[in-house]
Amino acid sequence: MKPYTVEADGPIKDLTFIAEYTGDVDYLKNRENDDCDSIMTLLLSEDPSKTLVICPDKYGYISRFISGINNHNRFGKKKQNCKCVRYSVNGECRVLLVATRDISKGKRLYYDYNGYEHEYPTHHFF
Ligand SMILES: C[S@@+](CC[C@H](N)C(=O)[O-])C[C@H]1O[C@@H](n2cnc3c(N)ncnc32)[C@H](O)[C@@H]1O
Repeated sequence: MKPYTVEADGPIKDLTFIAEYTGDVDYLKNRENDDCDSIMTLLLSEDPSKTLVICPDKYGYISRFISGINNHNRFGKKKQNCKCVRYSVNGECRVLLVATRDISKGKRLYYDYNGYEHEYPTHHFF
């Protein structure tokens, strides 16, 4: 089965908010045996039992289909054209994907799945 990817449907300017990373919010401890490949850390706590994650398996948004860069070769960083950032919105932590350069129509979107933690395996990524 061909994996889903996301391409710009028009030009996107540097620093544009592209999409929010949405889904069910849960404690990481409840999802440790979950085989979903799209779990996103929402809030890292010093107390691991309080770390929160976003799980887009039941419902989510286009952001869950954006590709990751390969962290193990020099081409990965060159491909990166957006970034995952955490914002406080009305006192709630939200994860947003933001363009890190001008992106032309038709370009595939890529961000670093290992921007904060370094646990997502990307050796096999194109
Ligand atoms: C968050 S999902 C991205 C959407 C996924 N492509 C899909 O069809 O559901 C993460 C999974 O997508 C695949 N993936 C993401 N970026 C990739 C890349 N650059 N090369 C190959 N596979 C990639 C990997 O299988 C990874 O586990």
